[in-house]
Amino acid sequence: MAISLKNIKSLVKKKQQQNQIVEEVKQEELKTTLNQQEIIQPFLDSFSINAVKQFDIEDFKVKGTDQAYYIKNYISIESEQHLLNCITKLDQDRWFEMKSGRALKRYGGEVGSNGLLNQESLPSYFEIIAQNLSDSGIFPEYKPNHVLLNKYRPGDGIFAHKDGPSYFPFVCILSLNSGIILYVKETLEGLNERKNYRARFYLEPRSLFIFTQTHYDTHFHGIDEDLEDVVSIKNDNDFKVDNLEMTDILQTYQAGEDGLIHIPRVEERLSLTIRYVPSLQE
Ligand SMILES: O=C(O)CCC(=O)C(=O)O
Ligand SMILES: [Fe+2]
Repeated sequence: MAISLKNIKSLVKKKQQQNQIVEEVKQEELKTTLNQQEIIQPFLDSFSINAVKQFDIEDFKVKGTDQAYYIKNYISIESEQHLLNCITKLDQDRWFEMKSGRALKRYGGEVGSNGLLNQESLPSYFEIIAQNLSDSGIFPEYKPNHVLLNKYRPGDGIFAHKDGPSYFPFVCILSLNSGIILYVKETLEGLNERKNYRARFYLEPRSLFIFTQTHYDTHFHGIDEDLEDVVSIKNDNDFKVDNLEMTDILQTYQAGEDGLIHIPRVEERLSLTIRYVPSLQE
């Protein structure tokens, strides 16, 4: 069939329109990337300057245990603000709402019994933290390759659980924006009773909490769904907090006559659970 000049002209025009659309999409993507970099770069700069380059993890052991470590102010206030900016502005479509009210975003890939599936690299604002954890001597042997971002509104919590066998048994939790108590229990019996804790740790914003060994392999950890955290200044009851002296609680709050401090959960808390998932070949 002969193609008329008119048809050719119309085909050329159509092709030009298509090219123009492709070009516009490319420009839009470039703009998005540039905008993203504008959000990310202040965190990368601030973290590079302020991050501690070398840690002797033994200095941060929580008294009476060799299974938990607490590094207050692992990141600076400035870095925290820039990181929160990345977290709240980027990857909005990744939030996954849990039934308990907690929301989460997952980075690094899906965790399968044989390692990571659909592995993806961490965004640069998490990768720089993973790199620091490895370089500074905090994270043993490996560089973390997986991050779970949890968002807790006041009243949210996380049911007692074990992180399971797919992860290397060494967990770093970076807390942002607000503090909370993470508890450890030996069994799931009487779970809803606010007692029989094996340990309780107050995780302040900007702190890095680490747990490993029996706390990881055998015990359960969780966060009570509550509108406040109760801390005892005495050591002999269910409200004691194992890392109390490593925190600013005593300088910030006044205990009542019963020796208890009630810390209201007012702000949203964000936490990064930073771990390493070994692959099948290892
Ligand atoms: O948010 C936290 O501090 C704990 C999170 C946690 O246990 C987890 O992601 O497995
Ligand atoms: Fe966990």
